[in-house]
Amino acid sequence: MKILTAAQTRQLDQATMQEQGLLSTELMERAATAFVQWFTGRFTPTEAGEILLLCGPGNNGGDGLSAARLLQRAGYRLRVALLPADKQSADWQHNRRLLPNSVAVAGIEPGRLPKIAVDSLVIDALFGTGLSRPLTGLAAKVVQHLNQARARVIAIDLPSGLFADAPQPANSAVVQAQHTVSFGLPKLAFLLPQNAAFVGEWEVKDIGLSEAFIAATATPWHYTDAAAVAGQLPPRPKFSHKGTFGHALLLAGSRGKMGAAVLTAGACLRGGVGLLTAHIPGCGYDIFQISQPEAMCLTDKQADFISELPELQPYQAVGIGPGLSQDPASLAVLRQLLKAAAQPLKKTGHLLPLIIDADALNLLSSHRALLKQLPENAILTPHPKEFERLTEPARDDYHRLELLREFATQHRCLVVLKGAYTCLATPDGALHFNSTGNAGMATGGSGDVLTGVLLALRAHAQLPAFEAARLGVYAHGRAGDLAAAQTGQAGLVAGDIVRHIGPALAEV
Ligand SMILES: NC(=O)C1=CN([C@@H]2O[C@H](COP(=O)(O)OP(=O)(O)OC[C@H]3O[C@@H](n4cnc5c(N)ncnc54)[C@H](OP(=O)(O)O)[C@@H]3O)[C@@H](O)[C@H]2O)[C@H](O)CC1
Ligand SMILES: [K+]
Repeated sequence: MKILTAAQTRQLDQATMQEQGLLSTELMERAATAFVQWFTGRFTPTEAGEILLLCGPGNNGGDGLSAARLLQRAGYRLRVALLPADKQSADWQHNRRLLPNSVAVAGIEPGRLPKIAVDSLVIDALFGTGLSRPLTGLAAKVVQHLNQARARVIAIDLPSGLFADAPQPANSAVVQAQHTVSFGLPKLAFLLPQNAAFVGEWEVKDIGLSEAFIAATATPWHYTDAAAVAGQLPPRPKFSHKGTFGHALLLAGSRGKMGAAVLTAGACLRGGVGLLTAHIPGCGYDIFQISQPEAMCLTDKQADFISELPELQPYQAVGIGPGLSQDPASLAVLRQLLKAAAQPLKKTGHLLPLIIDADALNLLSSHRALLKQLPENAILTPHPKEFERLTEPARDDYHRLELLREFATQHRCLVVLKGAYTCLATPDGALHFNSTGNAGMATGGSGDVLTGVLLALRAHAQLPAFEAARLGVYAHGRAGDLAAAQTGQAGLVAGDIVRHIGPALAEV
């Protein structure tokens, strides 16, 4: 699914009306109907009590007025508070005229802000994608008044005061909604941690916007939903054998961190790899062989960390980093690996696919000259702190996305920035936000599991780097969701994610 800017969203409205021969009021009615369907599915008239609708002067306010009429007809009690403005949009005026007199309407005045009881329901239809500057004056005052009231706030399309696609200055007035019900496509703002307190839980309702316009519109931002990865996992042909699905090499583990190697290996096996060999320090031999009997195991001459790079010829993909340690000997292994991976494989003529995680990333940050040696399409899987060590501290989440795009394009690699909406950056400058996963996955070892899944998918000759990375990230999150359905989020551990990778991949 694409994510568009606010300006592109306005063009999308126009294109939809032209394509479908719709009046703008008809499109507004679709939006209001979608909102009301969501609302009535959530709250009965009794639960809702007297709803306050805060209404701005543009089409977001127009959506609100239309929704007020539909809600009243469905038996809800409402009062509407209008933000004064020099002019209101034509569709606003149309819906104002249609609002029955039985709905109480009052203008907001500086000295007379609407009364808002604790826990009462408020619908925020002040501003949406047409916000052109931060809120000031009376609008800002209304928003602050609302945020202080501790009401249950539901925003139409966007929490008012929030830009859809850009940061707002610090301390701007922005509505803190519990729910945001948006139309058509997700907004970039929904996916960034800094906006979580404003957006709350969000949903996007389909209002039949022009598919042709969306397909023809260029954007760097994408949202990976089930449809994006459907059918992407290559089938397992009847006459396949373990060689068909690749042989992966994992370089992981050190004293006290053998669990990372075990989890990564487990995830790689559940990710469908044909064969897995792990190269681990001597101290981990029993631990690893007992916990992962399906994998083969090479032990390093060092007991506590890895100091040797095995012969790479048998492998179709290499993963390095989980639990690795940052010992200089392990740095030397990383150097050798990058050097070896710079030459195309004799068998296929392709570069050896690499997955680089955890301590291998930290080694890259402390030896940045090595970044120049990353083979094209290597996959790096940093969390935000690891990413900032590779680049620079980000001013905010939008700046971090800029840094992410720059990094992936400059180094011709794929970067999986882990988080609530894990963001995959590709060498062509695209950013793909993942839709699966939950806060239960913020637990030790979860990242190791991701590396294992990615390693399995990269070892598979039929999956190009981008498709493998996007599918791996999606399946990892989905496995976490399936696991959390059984364990609850608090009870979730990384091993639970491993156990659900099979079912998650089977779904796609
Ligand atoms: N496809 C869809 O998603 C549909 C969306 N709909 C709804 O329409 C809004 C967008 O409506 P629009 O009229 O473009 O914009 P807003 O309602 O958000 O606000 C525009 C008015 O607000 C003024 N404005 C802007 N910023 C400020 C500010 N900081 N302070 C005060 N006033 C402000 C603006 O005035 P200008 O001076 O900037 O011209 C306008 O008067 C979208 O979010 C959906 O809710 C459609 O209903 C259907 C399809
Ligand atoms: K709004």
